[in-house]
Amino acid sequence: MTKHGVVLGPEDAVVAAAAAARHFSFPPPRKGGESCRKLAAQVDLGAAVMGSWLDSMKASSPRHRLMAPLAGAADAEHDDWMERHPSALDRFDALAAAAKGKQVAVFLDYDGTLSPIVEDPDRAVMTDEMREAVRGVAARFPTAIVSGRCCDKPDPAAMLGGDGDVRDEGDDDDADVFGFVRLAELYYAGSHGMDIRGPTADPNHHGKEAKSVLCQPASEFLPVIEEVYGALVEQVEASIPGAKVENNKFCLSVHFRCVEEAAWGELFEQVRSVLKDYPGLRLTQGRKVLEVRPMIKWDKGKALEFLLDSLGYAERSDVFPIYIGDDRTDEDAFKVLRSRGQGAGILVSKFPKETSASFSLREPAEVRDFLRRLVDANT
Ligand SMILES: O=P(O)(O)OC[C@H]1O[C@H](O[C@H]2O[C@H](CO)[C@@H](O)[C@H](O)[C@H]2O)[C@H](O)[C@@H](O)[C@@H]1O
Repeated sequence: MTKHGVVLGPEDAVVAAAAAARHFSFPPPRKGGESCRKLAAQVDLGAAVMGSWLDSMKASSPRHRLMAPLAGAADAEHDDWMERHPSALDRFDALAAAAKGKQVAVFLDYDGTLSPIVEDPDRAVMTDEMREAVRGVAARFPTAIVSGRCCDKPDPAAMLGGDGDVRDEGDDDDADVFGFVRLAELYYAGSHGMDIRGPTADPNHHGKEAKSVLCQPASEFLPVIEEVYGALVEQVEASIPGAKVENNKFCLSVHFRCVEEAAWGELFEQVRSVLKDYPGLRLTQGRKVLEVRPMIKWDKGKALEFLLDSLGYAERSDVFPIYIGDDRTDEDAFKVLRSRGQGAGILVSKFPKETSASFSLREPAEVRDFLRRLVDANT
């Protein structure tokens, strides 16, 4: 097995493997999905109706326990969904067969994918086992973290240790994604893809020269984001107990995970009132978080395309990108894979959700197991 190359076989191995798997085609079919939870991906603030936002905010908190009479229906919905989005672990052999002969590249969301969702965003650490799995994958394939969090602090190279790790856990600045992952050999696309950095360790790792900033399409918005951050801290964080505003450099997160549900409407109104003076910004929604972003045509899907281009894979048909994510914002990347007809999108979710991903994994522990299998299959 060569570094970053998959040892590959004939294309028909894909067909054979897929045919052998019961109920399985590659990628799995998309049908119906009427009963799935609807994901309103982005809402234009100008057209925002308070009621629909509140509904959407509540929908971002799936009910974990169902009343007994509803449990049967939920099981049927879940089974149907799993047929359309089978477990990437159960279908690993078919996936590996589909990737055979192709250049694999791996794209990983952070929160809810590499780390479990926790109440305090500053404490969303990933385990050492997960870090080792990601390190193993990155030693074999170009690997990127694609996150809503800010990328890193200004000069990560200055903080590098001998093994390419950066910083110790517990440092004050760990809330950025680089501080959590601490692997300098990866690509990072922070701020929902608006801050793309190349590896800062092992310059020859992907046959590319190490670079720091590769793409920052929203840099002109920095002053306005700073200004709005100040206003949101002053108005929302100060007046609504539990609200937390996070500065992700090119975008902002207004967290309501720790806010009483009765105050969600007020929180939304306050955010909207701050944003009404900034027509260049838009509001989207993630997992118990409102995201303030520049009104530009850029998202995680664009970041994925940019990274594939940067890696020299734009025109190649023998590329197999694997994208793993749990959030609404990851849907833009899943859609890119669908439209390219390449690779595999894997949604991390225990619950049926409308998604453009082809496969599913239930939780970060399964993501770790999947990454380990990827490493083992290419060792
Ligand atoms: O694209 P991602 O890497 O998934 O980042 C999306 C947002 O993730 C973080 O918030 C989420 O995780 C927190 C920690 O588990 C949780 O408390 C919060 O409710 C979630 O929304 C991060 O704090 C945000 O800045 C990211 O935009």
